[in-house]
Amino acid sequence: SPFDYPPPTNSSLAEALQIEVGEINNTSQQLLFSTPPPPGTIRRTPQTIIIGVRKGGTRALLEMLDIHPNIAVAATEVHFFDWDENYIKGIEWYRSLMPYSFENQITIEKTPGYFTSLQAPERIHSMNSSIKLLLILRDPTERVISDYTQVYYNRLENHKPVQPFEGIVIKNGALNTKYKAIQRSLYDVHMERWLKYFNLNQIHIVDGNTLIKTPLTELQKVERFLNLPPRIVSSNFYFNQTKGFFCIRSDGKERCLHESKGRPHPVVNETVLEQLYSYFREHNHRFYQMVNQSFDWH
Ligand SMILES: Nc1ncnc2c1ncn2[C@@H]1O[C@H](COP(=O)(O)OS(=O)(=O)O)[C@@H](OP(=O)(O)O)[C@H]1O
Repeated sequence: SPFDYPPPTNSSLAEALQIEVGEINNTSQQLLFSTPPPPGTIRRTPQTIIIGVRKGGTRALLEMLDIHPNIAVAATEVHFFDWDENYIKGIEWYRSLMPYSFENQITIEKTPGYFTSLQAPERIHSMNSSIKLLLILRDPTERVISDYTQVYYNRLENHKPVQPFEGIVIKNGALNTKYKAIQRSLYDVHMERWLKYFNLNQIHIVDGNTLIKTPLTELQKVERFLNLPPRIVSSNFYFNQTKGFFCIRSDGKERCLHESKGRPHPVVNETVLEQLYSYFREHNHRFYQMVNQSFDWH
């Protein structure tokens, strides 16, 4: 284990890994205490991967796709292709973390870090060069603020000092373009790497903003992309006023995403917002050209 004794708390682990507390499910416990698999099922490597982007709405997309009877989803973020310490464990280790599935089901995992990882495109390509990839994106500036908000709450939970957004994003009066959260929002830079290995028609881009407002529209597009029969319907969603987001109704159960999803963002200084918008503008246009599609980002 890379951690010292005593074992880390979920919140310190979340901070160290820069992920959500809600993303830490105990995979090893699931493996140890799982009920026997339904007859006729096996664990399969995914035929589809949600590669990111971090804070794009990857959890919502995965949970909503899980409504579909022909989809089997991996419970946890696997980080196989982006973390060397996992990648060296080999493909059988990866497969062991996938859910049991029937032959007519598509296995899907989501690890938001893949999109910005230098190695993931090549590694995924070498596993399955004809794989279908899902990429969920949102306005790059909103994504930066969401990324900051996640780290902010992780630090608060760990009693670590926090800085206002503007203090991190602006250094010596200029935009701190080295800030990791800004780097992760350079969609054109990351996409270029994926397009070295995959055809554009293998990558379906989900509009994260639309997924928030009208989830069904985006999910129907994904069903078509994956050649699945249309099974997700409007009654699978209901708007929860308290949460301010759509929640899921499926198999007679209702569930919303973890409280760490859809947290209020800080109010950001207008000038700083404008600086971010104008920094991303050129990158966004380059991205639109690359994917032959445009989005209503600032
Ligand atoms: N239905 C529903 N409920 C709650 N949240 C929703 C939903 N649909 C999309 N989202 C948006 O998902 C954002 C979190 O994105 P990710 O799951 O990709 O984050 S992570 O990278 O896995 O940490 C999260 O970002 P924040 O609003 O910044 O918390 C949400 O805006």
